[in-house]
Parts: sequence; C-alpha cells; structure tokens
Amino acid sequence: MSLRIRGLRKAYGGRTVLDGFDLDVAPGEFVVLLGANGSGKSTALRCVVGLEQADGGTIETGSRAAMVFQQIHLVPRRTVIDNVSAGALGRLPLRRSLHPLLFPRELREEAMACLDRVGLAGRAADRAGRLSGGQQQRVAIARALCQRASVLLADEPVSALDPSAAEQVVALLADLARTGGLAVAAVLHQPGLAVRHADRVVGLRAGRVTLDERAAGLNPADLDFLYGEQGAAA
Ligand SMILES: Nc1ncnc2c1ncn2[C@@H]1O[C@H](COP(=O)(O)OP(=O)(O)OP(=O)(O)O)[C@@H](O)[C@H]1O
Repeated sequence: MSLRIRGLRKAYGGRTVLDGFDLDVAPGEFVVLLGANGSGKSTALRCVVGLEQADGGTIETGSRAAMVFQQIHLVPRRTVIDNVSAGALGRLPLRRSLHPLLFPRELREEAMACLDRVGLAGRAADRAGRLSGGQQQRVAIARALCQRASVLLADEPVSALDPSAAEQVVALLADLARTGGLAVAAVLHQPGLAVRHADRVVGLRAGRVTLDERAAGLNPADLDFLYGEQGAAA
C-alpha cells in the first residue's frame, strides 16, 4: 500500500477539522477526494506532506509523497527545465543547488524525462511564465515527479483552469497512476472529472469519510449528501 492513513485527527483552536480520517491509495490507483468547503480535504493532504502536523493518527507513504497545488508557484523567468529540476534540489549538495548552471547533467536528464512524461519536453527551454495555466500545472507535476515520489497528491490542481485544460491535467494524473504506478490522490470540486478519470471517489463530511466507492458508481444522491447543508465541518 503506497498511502495508508488511519484515524487522522486535527483541530484548530479546539475546532475539529479531521475526526478520524482514513484513506488507502494503492500503487497504480487514482483516488479523488470530494466534499464541501471546509470538510477537511486540504488539511488531510497537507498532513501527509508535513505542511500541517496532525494531532493523532498514522500516515504511511511508502517512500516520498509530493504535492501540487491550485497555486502553481513556478519561477516564471526561469526555464521550464530549471523549474522541473528544482524538484530534486533537496537531493543535491548545497553548493550545486545554488544555481541552475551547477545542476549535474544527470539531473537535467532526469528532469527532461519527467517533462516528457507530462508531454512538455518540447517546451523545456521556454520561460515557464510563457506557458498556459494548464501547461504550467503539468510542469508543476513534472517537478513533483522529479522528487521521485511514489505518492502524488494534488490539492485542487485544476480549479483555476479552463475545462479543456482541466480535463487534460486530470487525465494526466490518472495516467501517471495507471502507467507510472504512482498512488495518486487529488482534491477536486468537479465530480464529473472524478467520474470520467478516477478509479475511486472518497467523500468527506466534517472531517470523516462518508463515501468510498468506484468513481463510475457515483450518483446524484451521493453528491446531495456530500454537498448538502451539513456537508462542511460541523
Ligand atoms: N491554518 C488554519 N488555521 C485555522 N483553521 C484552519 C486552518 N487551515 C484550515 N482551517 C479550517 O479547517 C477547516 C477545513 O479546511 P480545509 O481547507 O481542510 O477544507 P477543505 O475541505 O479543503 O475546503 P475547501 O474545499 O474550501 O478547500 C476549514 O474550516 C478551515 O477554515
């Protein structure tokens, strides 16, 4: 099991946000998290990558977990390949991580392979800021791949993209799971994208899993339940 979360608990100022959250994502599987604003989806993913400290529960990620966000945060004046290479900076000696000219050749090659996996090898030398929003999100995914993660998390990766770019990015996440063997979990606010691309859908209400089923089986009653008046944190 590449990602296994059990009994995750988190409160902010005495207000419970995660109330015993469980999640399994297997290698090769693409799981979409759905739920109303405030139901705890982002907090759960942020706990996995250490951006938040859980109050209780266990998280196992196999090897490394990497995450992409709605806010893409590329360095716009740097080239696409420099941005992707930055995913590996933590593995380089400090001296070599200071400037792209000092990055080792093997790292460039690895970054190029990551860029190829997201279909953007041809844009390697362009400045990142010149790419479209959808292309920039794919570069951010390549940067995450360059971290050599076995678990890839995405927090609303397509909320700022037009429908066609969103479809492409979510299809890419599904493909990275199925052909790349990654365990992929994404928070989406578009149930249609989940039905079309995910293997499983996990629904949260008030920091607990209240739905876990095959994406193709998602029905309107499930969505009413997830997004109804009580769907957010209690
Ligand atoms: N750093 C923080 N300090 C205090 N409260 C927080 C913090 N981060 C999140 N919260 C609160 O925790 C609750 C859950 O937030 P979270 O972002 O996990 O929900 P979400 O399901 O991802 O919502 P959304 O769909 O709006 O992104 C919200 O009520 C939010 O205001």
